[in-house]
Amino acid sequence: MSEQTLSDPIIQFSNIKFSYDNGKNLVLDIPQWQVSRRQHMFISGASGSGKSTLLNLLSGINSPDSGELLMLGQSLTNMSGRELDKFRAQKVGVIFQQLNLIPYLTVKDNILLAVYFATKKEQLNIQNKIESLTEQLNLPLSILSKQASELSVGQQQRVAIIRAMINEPEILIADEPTSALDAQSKSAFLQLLFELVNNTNCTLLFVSHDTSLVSYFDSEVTMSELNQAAVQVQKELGDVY
Ligand SMILES: Nc1ncnc2c1ncn2[C@@H]1O[C@H](COP(=O)(O)OP(=O)(O)OP(=O)(O)O)[C@@H](O)[C@H]1O
Repeated sequence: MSEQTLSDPIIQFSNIKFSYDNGKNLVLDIPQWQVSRRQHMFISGASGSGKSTLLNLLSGINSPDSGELLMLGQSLTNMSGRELDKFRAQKVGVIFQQLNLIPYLTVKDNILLAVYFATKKEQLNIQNKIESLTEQLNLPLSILSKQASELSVGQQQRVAIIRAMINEPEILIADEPTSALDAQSKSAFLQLLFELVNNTNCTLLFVSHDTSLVSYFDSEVTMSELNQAAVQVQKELGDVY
């Protein structure tokens, strides 16, 4: 395969289909989709239109039934399970709606777990890297030795950003990460997120129902534009939308 150049798309979907229940419930049917490097994309869509399922394909939780998914020019469909896990742990950072911090581990161990999945070994200068990100996110260093269960929601969200960014991913995926925040905290969260994403030239895909956030992003796509299966759901539900 030829080397990817900076102007090549970082994500490419061709004829991707994904269904639940052994093919009975087609949820994604995406003929074509491309995301450029360093794009900050806002993905919106009605409840049930497949947003989380789409992110799960990108983060490796699910694999497509058919079609081709290229990430950084590499075909994910041709990789073994182990190659895929490592590729994703190194290249893709994820912030989930529920944040998914392990409550009984310290903040530092929550972050180190992400490092371990990406490299399976200690990284040089990891302590410096963790401390630098902690400071960039305006958190005190003392938080690193606290248990995740002791943190406020706002602190947990910032730790979730650190964990997603610690391996310097090329793509950051965020699924409704601001849903539990008030307007002021939302704006502070997004400012910190964008500062970090811009400093590291990371591509950002951000899913939310909250269309008031769209002005932070340089591009937007709705699931009905992207996903033929979502168009079908909307037709069936008619006036609900
Ligand atoms: N694990 C699963 N097993 C079976 N069906 C599922 C599963 N997860 C989601 N679905 C179905 O797939 C469809 C899309 O769900 P998905 O969660 O991707 O939508 P969404 O756009 O993220 O919705 P929301 O905005 O409500 O979170 C829905 O009809 C849902 O019921």
